[in-house]
Amino acid sequence: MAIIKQQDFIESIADSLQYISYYHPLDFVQALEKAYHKEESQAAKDAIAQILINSRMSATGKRPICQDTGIVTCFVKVGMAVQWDKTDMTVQQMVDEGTRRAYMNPDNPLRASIVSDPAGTRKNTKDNTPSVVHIDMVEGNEVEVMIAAKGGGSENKTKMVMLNPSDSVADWVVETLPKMGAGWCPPGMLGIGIGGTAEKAGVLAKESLMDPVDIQELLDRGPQNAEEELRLEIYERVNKLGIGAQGLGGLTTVVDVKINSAPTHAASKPVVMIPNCAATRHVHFHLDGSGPADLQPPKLEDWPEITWEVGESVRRVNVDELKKADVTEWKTGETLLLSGKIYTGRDAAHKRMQEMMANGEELPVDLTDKFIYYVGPVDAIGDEAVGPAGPTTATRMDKFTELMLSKTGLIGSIGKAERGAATCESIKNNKSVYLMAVGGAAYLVSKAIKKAKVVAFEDLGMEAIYEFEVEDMPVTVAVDSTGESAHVTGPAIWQAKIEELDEKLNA
Ligand SMILES: O=C(O)C[C@H](O)C(=O)O
Repeated sequence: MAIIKQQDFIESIADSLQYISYYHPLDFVQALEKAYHKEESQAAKDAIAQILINSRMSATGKRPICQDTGIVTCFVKVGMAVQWDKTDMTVQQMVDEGTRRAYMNPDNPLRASIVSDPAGTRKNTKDNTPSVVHIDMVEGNEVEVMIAAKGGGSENKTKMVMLNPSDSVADWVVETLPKMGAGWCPPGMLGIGIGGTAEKAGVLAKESLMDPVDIQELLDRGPQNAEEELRLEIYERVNKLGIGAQGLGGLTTVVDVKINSAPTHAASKPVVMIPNCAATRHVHFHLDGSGPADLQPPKLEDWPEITWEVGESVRRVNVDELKKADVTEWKTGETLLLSGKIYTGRDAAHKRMQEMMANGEELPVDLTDKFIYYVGPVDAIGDEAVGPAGPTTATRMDKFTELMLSKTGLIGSIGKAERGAATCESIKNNKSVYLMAVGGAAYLVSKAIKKAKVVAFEDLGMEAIYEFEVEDMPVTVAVDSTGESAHVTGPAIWQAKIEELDEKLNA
């Protein structure tokens, strides 16, 4: 019988969350490197390059890969023969204590993203608890833990369906994925749960994402059962959609497809699909009573030495001197280097500004001729101006965009992923522009931020309005003042190119 010490368990949770905040799993890095070399779409290749450079920087600097340090999701399998040295904390409480310690670690504080009362006040709990814990009692005398820090952008794109027993799961995935947009930060993985009941399929899908990337092995050895055949079919068909890195159009949308299944009712075929973003973060450990988990740092030599230079045609923009009319010269796909002062604001700040405007109150910041960057940064340490500060999904701000553009004098916005058709129209009508930074390259992006201070809504924590002073911040025009969207044209072009390549191959 193994006696597991409460403190060993808590310490292992805390250490693993710190570990995954800055170390991408090596199998994922290798899959991205392969995608980088294979990629023919320049926009997608540039995005993958930034994600890989960011990954190496995070591993070296021990700072988060992404500003969204996730919601802690933990699978704990407790052997029936295990005893705990103390019984005054539940497994949930122990995971929460480890989470608290990891997220409040002064050497590498992680962003507190969890809000309580989700249907009401949505108040930040300040220590990223509670975590989501799934406990299984299993055979044996050890405790097995699979722990992930799941980003909100990818979690938001989860889809669920109750198919008819004879329906094709692959058809449903291929039909659904393009409607999910790019807020899940491809390239990443798809976790698919099939069977059980509705809620069981969700847990199966999430657990499948804890497995390492191994599609290449499957391709090499060939499928041996229906699930493996389905994995390959979905992997091939999804990558032919041409969605590509960050939804800009390209050859790699997913680096793997995972499937977990369970027996189900004869009348049902529940399916849940959960995407995992480019900031894939998870680790797996066992405790047998001999001490806390021993998480070895990976070898930095295993990270590819990829460089990325902005092209010669890059446009340098001093945003402090910019006037609204200037942005009409910028064209979709163009790379810009921004310098000067920008404001930040995301979901909660937009909601509050909308309420203030409705009440006839003056906004706390003058947005005239300014850009707003949709971001919730990690707190700074040492001499950093700010911690990792990559873009959040702009699509969530669509509902506020017409108001912001027409009523505040705002020039434009910076975020990640696509804008909806009505928002592109609004950008066009207001002669505005939407710029994108690479989601999942948060530490790299933060290096362009030279000064940061909170200027309004401090009570909103990471969702407060900051003033950032940026120098050469690389962004791409994703919607120009004619309303043309890179997220519409890019995937359409690459889907057609992939079809053409296929036709040639099969001729
Ligand atoms: O919360 C964030 O910073 C980003 C979020 O994960 C998103 O992808 O939209």
